[in-house]
Amino acid sequence: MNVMEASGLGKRYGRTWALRECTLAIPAGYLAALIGPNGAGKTTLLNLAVGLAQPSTGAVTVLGGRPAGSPVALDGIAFVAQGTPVHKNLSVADMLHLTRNLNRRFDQAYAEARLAELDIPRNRRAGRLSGGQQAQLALTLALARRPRLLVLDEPVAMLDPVARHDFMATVAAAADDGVSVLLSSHVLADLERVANYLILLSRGRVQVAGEVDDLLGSHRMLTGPTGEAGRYSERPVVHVHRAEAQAHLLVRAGADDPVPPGWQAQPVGLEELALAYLREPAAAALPGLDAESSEVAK
Ligand SMILES: Nc1ncnc2c1ncn2[C@@H]1O[C@H](COP(=O)(O)OP(=O)(O)OP(=O)(O)O)[C@@H](O)[C@H]1O
Repeated sequence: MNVMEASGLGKRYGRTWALRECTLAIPAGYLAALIGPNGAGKTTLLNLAVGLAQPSTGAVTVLGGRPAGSPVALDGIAFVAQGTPVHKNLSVADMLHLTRNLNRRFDQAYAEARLAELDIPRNRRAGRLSGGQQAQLALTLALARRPRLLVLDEPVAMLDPVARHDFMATVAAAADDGVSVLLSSHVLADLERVANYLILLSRGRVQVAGEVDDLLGSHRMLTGPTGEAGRYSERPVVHVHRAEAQAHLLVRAGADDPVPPGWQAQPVGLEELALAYLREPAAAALPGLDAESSEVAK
C-alpha cells in the first residue's frame, strides 16, 4: 500500500509552476523526509496531499488510492502545517476539547498522558507556551487523532536543538508504532537519524526519491588526487568537491564497483548525499532511472 501516490502532479500559481510533473509513490510504513531548497515546492506538494490545494495537472491519492481531500482520506491523515500553529488565546485544555469535538476519533487518554509527560500545564494559554511546547502540543493533538499518515510541514524550523531533538523523538516513536510519516525539513542532521525514505524536490520537480538504504547503498564518496578528478568516468558523478590536494567525488556506485588506483571509496550518509544533489539540481536519482542513462552533473 502506498500512503501517497502522485502522477503527473502539477500546481501552477499564475505563471509560476510551484510543482511540475511530480510522479511519486511513497510506500506505507516509512518516515519519509521531504527536502529541497526554499521555493522548491515542498509546501505545495504537502498541501496537495492533504487536500488543501487542488492540482493544476495530474492527480494525487493517499492511503491506498483515496483521492486527496476526500472525507475518507482526511479521516486517516493528521496534518501539522508550517510553524506548528496553535490557537494562541485558547488554553491547552480548550484546545484539547476543541480538537476532540472536531474529530470523529480522538484518544483523550493519550493526549492527557503525553501532555503530563511533557510538563505542559493544561490551564496555560497556548500562546504563552514556549515554541517547543507549542510544537509538542500541535504534534500531540495530531497523534491523538490516531492517524495512519502524519504529515508535518517544517515542524522544527523555529525550535532550539533540544526541543528539536525531543520533537523528532516523538515523531520517530510514532513511526515505530506504525504511523507513516511525511515530513518536510531543512534540518538534514535531524533527518539523518530518523528518516528511512527520502524525497528531494528541486525547482518544482522530484530530483531524488527512494528508500534511504537503497540510496546510500548506491552512492559512494571517492577521494583522490585533485589533478585526476576530471578523468574519472567509470560511474556517473553527482558532485565534485575540489580541495587543493584532494578531490571528493560523490558517485553513483555500489560497494562492489571498482575503485581507480590511488583513490579511496567511502560510504555516504544521508546529509552528504542530500547536499551533493542539492548542489547539483540537474542530477537525479529516481526509481526506474538507470544510473547510466540518468542525467548527472559533469
Ligand atoms: N499561493 C501562492 N501564490 C503564488 N505563488 C505561490 C503560492 N504558493 C507557493 N507559490 C510559489 O510556488 C513555489 C513553491 O513554493 P512552496 O511554498 O511550495 O516551496 P517550499 O519548498 O515549501 O519552500 P520553503 O522551503 O521556503 O517553505 C515558490 O516559487 C512560491 O513562491
